[in-house]
Amino acid sequence: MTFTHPPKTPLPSGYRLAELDDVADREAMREIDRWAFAFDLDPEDEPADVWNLEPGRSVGVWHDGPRGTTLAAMHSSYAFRVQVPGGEPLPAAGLTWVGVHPAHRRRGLSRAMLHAHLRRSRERGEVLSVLNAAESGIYGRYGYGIATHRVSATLGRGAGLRPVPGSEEPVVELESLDGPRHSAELERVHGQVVRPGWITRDTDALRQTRVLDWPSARRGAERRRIALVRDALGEPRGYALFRRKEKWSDEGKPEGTVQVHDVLALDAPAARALWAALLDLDLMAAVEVGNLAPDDAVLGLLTDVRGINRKVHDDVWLRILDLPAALRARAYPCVVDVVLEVSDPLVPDNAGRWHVRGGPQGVEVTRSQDPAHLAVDVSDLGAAYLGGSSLTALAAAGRVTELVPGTLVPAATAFSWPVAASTGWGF
Ligand SMILES: CC(=O)SCCNC(=O)CCNC(=O)[C@H](O)C(C)(C)COP(=O)(O)OP(=O)(O)OC[C@H]1O[C@@H](n2cnc3c(N)ncnc32)[C@H](O)[C@@H]1OP(=O)(O)O
Repeated sequence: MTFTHPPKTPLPSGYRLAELDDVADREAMREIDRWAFAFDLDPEDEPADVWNLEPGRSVGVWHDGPRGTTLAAMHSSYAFRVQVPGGEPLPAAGLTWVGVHPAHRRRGLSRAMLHAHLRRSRERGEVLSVLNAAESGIYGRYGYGIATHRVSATLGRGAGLRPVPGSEEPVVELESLDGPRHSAELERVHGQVVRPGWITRDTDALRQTRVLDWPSARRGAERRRIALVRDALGEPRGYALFRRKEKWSDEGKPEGTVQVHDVLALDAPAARALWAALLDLDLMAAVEVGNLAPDDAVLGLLTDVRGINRKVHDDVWLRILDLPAALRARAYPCVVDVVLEVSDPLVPDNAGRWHVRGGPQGVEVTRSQDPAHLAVDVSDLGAAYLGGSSLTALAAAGRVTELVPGTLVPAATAFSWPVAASTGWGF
């Protein structure tokens, strides 16, 4: 099937859109990335670098100028599978590396690339597209909404944890991170998480990227360490990747920080054992973590929640590419019977009136002539899709309109999910 929407977007004269060759164009792609994101690879980082883009999924804009042809912009995507509430993981295009050389910005290059991305992803049969946004103002116009959140927190050394039966059993191993050795165990734990928005890392390159230890990223801290929790049978049940950074006060008191990059536990005893270890490292005054799920176990383990400084951030933005397939693929915790009036200027196949009817055993999603109960833009439906934002909260902000009184709360209940949506890693 070839999709005609979004339509091909005209570029200014001298620019043309083309698929990029993963090998021949690699250096030009790296150069765009460096220009767009304002960084340079430190020579000491070069040996650690891993190319994790997937062949056939990068598209750029070439510019024919007075000094020849140069790459002016690029983007790529990963072939992800994203967990949806109660269902099988869905094929999703993980948009990444969207970059325009500063000399070519604000000429519509990014818009042309995003339209191509939506068209190509739909042609590949991808039902969703997901991304981490560099800035929050960019992607709403393309139909993306904030679908998962992450929590950052600072916990004081020795913060009290509630007792959990069985938490004396797991063993916490503290080691220097050894990518090749630890990667498989990390993925074994990561792959067992059942949570809307969770994305498995299905290529070796993505798995390797997660355990990279960029020398330049240490900034005076130690190399990356791992705390690996094993149960009585030796099975990994949780892990934290972290570094410690030493600091001493003028009075000579230790004020070091534990910087946790990734932390995950599969059950309560493992979570308690892991956090007890992280919160009791000598010479450290605080533990900083940046990517907790909004309902992470540590928030319930703390005896004093006021002891932490916590912030909620947008994490993954989601775009529904194939509305009936997406709505059929997720589970609903109760009966649902709602007619949605969906606006989607870029993908008219999604737009219009849809009747979602069924319950926990499955739903039918059909075109409807009946009066609509709720009106919603596809970006806000994307925000609600994983249960990470409620339809009631979106309605309170004027983003969902209740056209028939009394229909909002039942629909919001059906679109909710008991486990918070979270992705847990950036891509
Ligand atoms: C998933 C990811 O990879 S996120 C990474 C995004 N990349 C970056 O932030 C790197 C630095 N920035 C860039 O490379 C570029 O400036 C981009 C990609 C953000 C924008 O590219 P451009 O080619 O300049 O955008 P383009 O000219 O197509 O603009 C399209 C629309 O987006 C708007 N826009 C562009 N950049 C931004 C921004 N940073 N914030 C809000 N709106 C923006 C434009 O105003 C325009 O709006 P309109 O629809 O009302 O006309």
